[in-house]
Amino acid sequence: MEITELDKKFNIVDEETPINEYLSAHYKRSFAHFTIKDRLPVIITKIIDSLSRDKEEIVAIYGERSIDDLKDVIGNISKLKYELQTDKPFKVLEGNDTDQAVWNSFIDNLPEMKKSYFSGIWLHAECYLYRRLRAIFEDTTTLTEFDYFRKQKEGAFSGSLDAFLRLTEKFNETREAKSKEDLKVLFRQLIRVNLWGNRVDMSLSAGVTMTQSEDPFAAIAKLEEYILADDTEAIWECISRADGNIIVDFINDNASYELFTDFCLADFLISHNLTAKVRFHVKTIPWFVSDVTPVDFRWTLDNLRLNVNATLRDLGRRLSQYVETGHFELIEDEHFWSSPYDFNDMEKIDPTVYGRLEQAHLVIFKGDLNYRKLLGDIKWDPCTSFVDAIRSFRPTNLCSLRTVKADTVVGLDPGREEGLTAKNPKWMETGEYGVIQFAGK
Ligand SMILES: O=P(O)(O)OC[C@H]1O[C@](O)(CO)[C@@H](O)[C@@H]1O
Repeated sequence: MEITELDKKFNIVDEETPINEYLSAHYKRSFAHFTIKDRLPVIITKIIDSLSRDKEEIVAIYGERSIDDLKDVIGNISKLKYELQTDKPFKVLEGNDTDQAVWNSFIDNLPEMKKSYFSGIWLHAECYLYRRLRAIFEDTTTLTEFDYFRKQKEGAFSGSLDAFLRLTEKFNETREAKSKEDLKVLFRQLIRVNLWGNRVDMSLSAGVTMTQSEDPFAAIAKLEEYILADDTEAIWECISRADGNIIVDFINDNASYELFTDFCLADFLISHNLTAKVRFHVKTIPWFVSDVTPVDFRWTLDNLRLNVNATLRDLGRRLSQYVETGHFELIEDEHFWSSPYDFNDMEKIDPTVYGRLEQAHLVIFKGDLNYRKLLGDIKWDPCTSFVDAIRSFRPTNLCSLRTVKADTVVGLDPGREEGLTAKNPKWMETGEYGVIQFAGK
């Protein structure tokens, strides 16, 4: 790869991320570099385009006064894109949002050498960008509640309806499963459906709407060889050996299809009395394009409950009832998930969230970003064990269901990474492969 004038200016080195270093756009041959240089500018441009395209619709909902806000927002997003592309240092946030003090002290405490998009840790740079986007809307009079990714998320929901139906029909057939062996087989399938649900992510596709069109069950068998680490057995033991009077937490990731698969797994746990309560921890702000917000969570349940299809309607009613009876709980006030901190810092930075996770018997971390936060955004030797890589973070039993969309992974057998790299050097950036990993308390 060639080092350009711009690379020299931003101090980029023509290398892959070395083992044991933080992921960073500083390394030209890394996915972090590609993300900061190419993916994020595309995502930002798409927001600007959608605001211009949907202007009339937005004004019809948010009123005439939003015309001026829209102009300001578009101007400020363009400035943010310029800051990103010219590697400007991170600025403190303005405004009065609840998480502002945490963010600003984080920014203040960063070493100067690591305080910009190309020099900083990838996790920090990417989270900062999404938080700055939110700050731009927060600063308006009329658009504080506007979710600039909602249309994509709703489009993904509608495009996945066939897959929802197939999944629901399949699980309806098995609702009578009684023996522990039957339940175990079903659990194994559901874990896989849930894992592959994480492939449908619109930040990886740079904001292009992604849907699930293939039959999710037909896909399971075909995809078995793409699972690189599989602790399904340990997760099943963890749940099935408990007395049913337990809490299971999801740290949710994407809305639409992935959220639907989260609901399927949660429905299974509740309806077979394996779990007394399932809690869903979602983002407080629009995040990484397709992440679930409280509005998305409620919107999804409402759309299922009121669906024209009777099978989906029945499911929607049952799930909504779980919310009413307290079997499902939406946790919607945790800013920690849209902070830049890795999970090893959680106990110190946000003891309330940490304390809540301690109440659960099992926490299921969904997706790639949560995985990066579990691993501290470090490029581990891929043969490092998952338990070692998550370091001292252990509020309770925890597991991760993640399709590999960033160039760090752990828990692989010796030689596996080399074999995959020989086939495709970019295999960690495609979301084709997955890991199911567990760490007991
Ligand atoms: O929705 P997920 O699985 O957290 O993935 C989010 C995206 O964020 C990243 O972690 C960084 O952009 C990617 O690797 C992935 O495309």
